[in-house]
Amino acid sequence: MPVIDARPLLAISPVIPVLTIKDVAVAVPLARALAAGGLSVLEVTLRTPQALEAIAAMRAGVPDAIVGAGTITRPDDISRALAAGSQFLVSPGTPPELATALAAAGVPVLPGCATVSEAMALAGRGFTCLKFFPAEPSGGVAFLKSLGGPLPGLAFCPTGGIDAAKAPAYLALANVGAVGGSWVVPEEAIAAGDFGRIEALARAASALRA
Ligand SMILES: O=C(O)C(=O)C[C@H](O)[C@H](O)COP(=O)(O)O
Repeated sequence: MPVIDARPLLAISPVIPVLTIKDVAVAVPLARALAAGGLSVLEVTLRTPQALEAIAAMRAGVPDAIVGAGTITRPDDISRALAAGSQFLVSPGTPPELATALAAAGVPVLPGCATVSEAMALAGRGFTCLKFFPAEPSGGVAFLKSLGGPLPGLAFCPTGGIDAAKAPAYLALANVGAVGGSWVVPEEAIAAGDFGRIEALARAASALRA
Protein backbone atom coordinates (compact mmCIF):
# COMPACT_ATOMS: atom_id res chain seq x y z
CA MET A 1 0.00 0.00 0.00
CA PRO A 2 1.53 3.37 -0.94
CA VAL A 3 2.12 6.13 1.62
CA ILE A 4 -0.83 8.54 1.74
CA ASP A 5 0.39 12.11 1.73
CA ALA A 6 -1.05 14.42 4.39
CA ARG A 7 -0.53 17.64 2.37
CA PRO A 8 -4.24 18.03 1.52
CA LEU A 9 -5.05 18.01 5.25
CA LEU A 10 -2.53 20.78 5.91
CA ALA A 11 -4.18 22.90 3.23
CA ILE A 12 -7.55 22.87 5.01
CA SER A 13 -6.62 25.16 7.88
CA PRO A 14 -3.36 26.74 9.05
CA VAL A 15 -3.45 25.27 12.55
CA ILE A 16 -4.08 21.70 13.70
CA PRO A 17 -5.17 21.81 17.34
CA VAL A 18 -3.43 19.15 19.45
CA LEU A 19 -5.99 17.88 21.95
CA THR A 20 -5.30 15.87 25.09
CA ILE A 21 -8.70 14.79 26.36
CA LYS A 22 -9.22 13.60 29.92
CA ASP A 23 -13.01 13.69 29.97
CA VAL A 24 -14.92 12.15 27.06
CA ALA A 25 -17.85 14.48 27.79
CA VAL A 26 -15.89 17.45 26.45
CA ALA A 27 -14.92 15.77 23.17
CA VAL A 28 -17.97 16.76 21.13
CA PRO A 29 -18.41 20.35 22.39
CA LEU A 30 -14.68 20.91 22.00
CA ALA A 31 -14.60 19.64 18.42
CA ARG A 32 -17.73 21.67 17.60
CA ALA A 33 -16.17 24.85 19.00
CA LEU A 34 -12.95 24.34 17.05
CA ALA A 35 -14.77 23.55 13.81
CA ALA A 36 -17.08 26.55 14.31
CA GLY A 37 -13.97 28.69 14.70
CA GLY A 38 -12.60 27.40 11.40
CA LEU A 39 -10.27 24.63 12.58
CA SER A 40 -11.74 21.35 11.40
CA VAL A 41 -8.63 19.14 11.30
CA LEU A 42 -8.09 17.90 14.86
CA GLU A 43 -5.36 15.75 16.40
CA VAL A 44 -6.30 13.83 19.54
CA THR A 45 -3.21 12.59 21.36
CA LEU A 46 -3.23 8.99 22.58
CA ARG A 47 -1.90 10.21 25.91
CA THR A 48 -4.99 9.57 27.98
CA PRO A 49 -7.12 6.47 28.50
CA GLN A 50 -10.08 8.44 27.10
CA ALA A 51 -8.44 9.32 23.78
CA LEU A 52 -9.88 6.55 21.61
CA GLU A 53 -13.39 7.02 22.96
CA ALA A 54 -13.02 10.78 22.38
CA ILE A 55 -12.05 10.18 18.75
CA ALA A 56 -15.07 7.92 18.24
CA ALA A 57 -17.38 10.48 19.90
CA MET A 58 -16.07 13.29 17.69
CA ARG A 59 -16.52 11.21 14.53
CA ALA A 60 -20.10 10.41 15.50
CA GLY A 61 -21.04 13.85 16.78
CA VAL A 62 -19.11 16.32 14.62
CA PRO A 63 -19.24 15.24 10.99
CA ASP A 64 -17.56 18.51 9.89
CA ALA A 65 -14.38 17.62 11.75
CA ILE A 66 -11.51 15.53 10.38
CA VAL A 67 -10.22 13.68 13.42
CA GLY A 68 -6.80 12.09 13.66
CA ALA A 69 -4.80 10.34 16.35
CA GLY A 70 -1.52 11.74 17.66
CA THR A 71 1.16 10.18 19.87
CA ILE A 72 1.31 7.10 17.66
CA THR A 73 4.47 5.55 19.06
CA ARG A 74 4.07 1.82 18.29
CA PRO A 75 2.64 -0.15 15.37
CA ASP A 76 -0.10 -1.43 17.72
CA ASP A 77 -1.40 2.10 18.20
CA ILE A 78 -2.32 2.27 14.52
CA SER A 79 -4.96 -0.44 14.54
CA ARG A 80 -6.46 0.89 17.79
CA ALA A 81 -6.59 4.41 16.37
CA LEU A 82 -8.14 3.27 13.09
CA ALA A 83 -10.72 1.14 14.88
CA ALA A 84 -11.83 4.25 16.79
CA GLY A 85 -12.36 6.08 13.50
CA SER A 86 -9.13 8.09 13.16
CA GLN A 87 -8.88 9.69 9.73
CA PHE A 88 -5.16 10.44 9.93
CA LEU A 89 -2.23 9.49 12.14
CA VAL A 90 0.60 11.54 13.67
CA SER A 91 3.76 10.30 15.39
CA PRO A 92 6.17 12.36 17.48
CA GLY A 93 9.16 10.42 16.09
CA THR A 94 9.43 7.52 13.66
CA PRO A 95 11.61 4.50 14.39
CA PRO A 96 11.93 2.09 11.43
CA GLU A 97 9.24 -0.41 12.47
CA LEU A 98 6.77 2.42 13.03
CA ALA A 99 7.62 3.92 9.63
CA THR A 100 6.87 0.56 7.99
CA ALA A 101 3.51 0.34 9.75
CA LEU A 102 2.56 3.96 9.03
CA ALA A 103 3.34 3.50 5.33
CA ALA A 104 0.74 0.72 5.22
CA ALA A 105 -1.90 2.45 7.39
CA GLY A 106 -4.20 3.38 4.51
CA VAL A 107 -4.92 6.88 5.84
CA PRO A 108 -2.87 10.10 5.59
CA VAL A 109 0.09 10.08 7.98
CA LEU A 110 2.39 12.69 9.48
CA PRO A 111 5.46 10.84 10.72
CA GLY A 112 7.53 12.86 13.17
CA CYS A 113 11.14 13.87 12.69
CA ALA A 114 13.53 16.33 14.30
CA THR A 115 16.76 16.09 12.28
CA VAL A 116 17.92 16.26 8.67
CA SER A 117 18.87 12.58 8.67
CA GLU A 118 15.48 11.57 10.06
CA ALA A 119 13.72 13.66 7.40
CA MET A 120 15.88 12.08 4.69
CA ALA A 121 15.25 8.56 5.97
CA LEU A 122 11.49 9.16 5.87
CA ALA A 123 11.71 10.73 2.41
CA GLY A 124 13.55 7.61 1.27
CA ARG A 125 10.54 5.54 2.36
CA GLY A 126 8.14 7.73 0.38
CA PHE A 127 6.92 10.06 3.13
CA THR A 128 7.08 13.64 1.88
CA CYS A 129 4.84 15.39 4.42
CA LEU A 130 6.31 15.22 7.92
CA LYS A 131 5.69 16.45 11.43
CA PHE A 132 8.65 18.47 12.73
CA PHE A 133 8.70 17.84 16.48
CA PRO A 134 9.53 19.36 18.92
CA ALA A 135 9.68 22.37 16.62
CA GLU A 136 10.92 25.14 18.90
CA PRO A 137 13.59 23.18 20.82
CA SER A 138 14.77 21.50 17.58
CA GLY A 139 15.66 24.66 15.70
CA GLY A 140 12.34 26.24 14.85
CA VAL A 141 11.81 28.47 11.85
CA ALA A 142 15.51 28.81 11.02
CA PHE A 143 15.93 25.02 10.87
CA LEU A 144 12.97 24.48 8.54
CA LYS A 145 14.04 27.37 6.33
CA SER A 146 17.48 25.76 5.97
CA LEU A 147 15.92 22.44 4.92
CA GLY A 148 14.12 24.08 2.00
CA GLY A 149 17.34 24.26 -0.02
CA PRO A 150 18.61 20.67 0.11
CA LEU A 151 15.21 18.98 0.58
CA PRO A 152 12.75 21.00 -1.50
CA GLY A 153 10.32 18.11 -1.95
CA LEU A 154 9.38 17.91 1.73
CA ALA A 155 6.49 19.66 3.48
CA PHE A 156 6.27 19.99 7.25
CA CYS A 157 3.78 20.44 10.05
CA PRO A 158 5.92 21.91 12.83
CA THR A 159 4.55 21.27 16.33
CA GLY A 160 5.88 21.80 19.83
CA GLY A 161 6.24 25.15 21.55
CA ILE A 162 4.34 27.09 18.88
CA ASP A 163 1.75 29.70 19.84
CA ALA A 164 -0.24 32.43 18.10
CA ALA A 165 2.76 34.78 18.17
CA LYS A 166 5.20 32.24 16.73
CA ALA A 167 2.91 30.59 14.15
CA PRO A 168 3.03 33.29 11.42
CA ALA A 169 6.81 32.96 10.89
CA TYR A 170 6.40 29.21 10.33
CA LEU A 171 3.39 29.65 8.06
CA ALA A 172 5.39 32.08 5.92
CA LEU A 173 7.82 29.28 4.95
CA ALA A 174 7.28 27.59 1.58
CA ASN A 175 7.84 24.14 3.13
CA VAL A 176 5.29 24.52 5.95
CA GLY A 177 1.71 23.43 5.22
CA ALA A 178 0.24 24.08 8.67
CA VAL A 179 1.40 24.17 12.28
CA GLY A 180 0.21 22.05 15.18
CA GLY A 181 -0.34 23.33 18.67
CA SER A 182 -2.25 23.11 21.89
CA TRP A 183 -2.51 26.85 22.47
CA VAL A 184 -6.02 27.03 21.02
CA VAL A 185 -7.29 24.62 23.71
CA PRO A 186 -6.16 25.98 27.11
CA GLU A 187 -6.74 23.42 29.85
CA GLU A 188 -8.47 25.96 32.08
CA ALA A 189 -10.95 26.80 29.31
CA ILE A 190 -11.78 23.11 28.88
CA ALA A 191 -12.12 22.64 32.66
CA ALA A 192 -14.42 25.67 32.87
CA GLY A 193 -16.48 24.52 29.87
CA ASP A 194 -15.61 27.83 28.21
CA PHE A 195 -16.07 26.66 24.62
CA GLY A 196 -16.80 30.22 23.52
CA ARG A 197 -13.21 31.14 24.36
CA ILE A 198 -11.94 28.09 22.48
CA GLU A 199 -14.02 29.03 19.44
CA ALA A 200 -12.56 32.56 19.57
CA LEU A 201 -9.00 31.20 19.80
CA ALA A 202 -9.74 28.90 16.86
CA ARG A 203 -11.15 31.79 14.83
CA ALA A 204 -8.00 33.83 15.47
CA ALA A 205 -5.81 30.84 14.56
CA SER A 206 -7.74 30.13 11.38
CA ALA A 207 -7.13 33.74 10.28
CA LEU A 208 -3.34 33.28 10.51
CA ARG A 209 -3.23 32.24 6.87
CA ALA A 210 -4.88 34.72 4.54
O1 LIG B 1 1.77 13.83 21.97
C1 LIG B 1 2.30 13.94 20.87
O2 LIG B 1 2.17 13.14 20.00
C2 LIG B 1 3.14 15.06 20.52
O3 LIG B 1 3.80 14.96 19.54
C3 LIG B 1 3.22 16.24 21.30
C4 LIG B 1 2.33 17.36 20.83
O4 LIG B 1 2.30 17.50 19.44
C5 LIG B 1 2.82 18.57 21.45
O5 LIG B 1 2.87 18.38 22.84
C6 LIG B 1 2.02 19.80 21.19
O6 LIG B 1 2.87 20.81 21.48
P1 LIG B 1 2.46 22.12 22.26
O7 LIG B 1 1.66 22.94 21.30
O8 LIG B 1 3.77 22.73 22.60
O9 LIG B 1 1.67 21.68 23.46
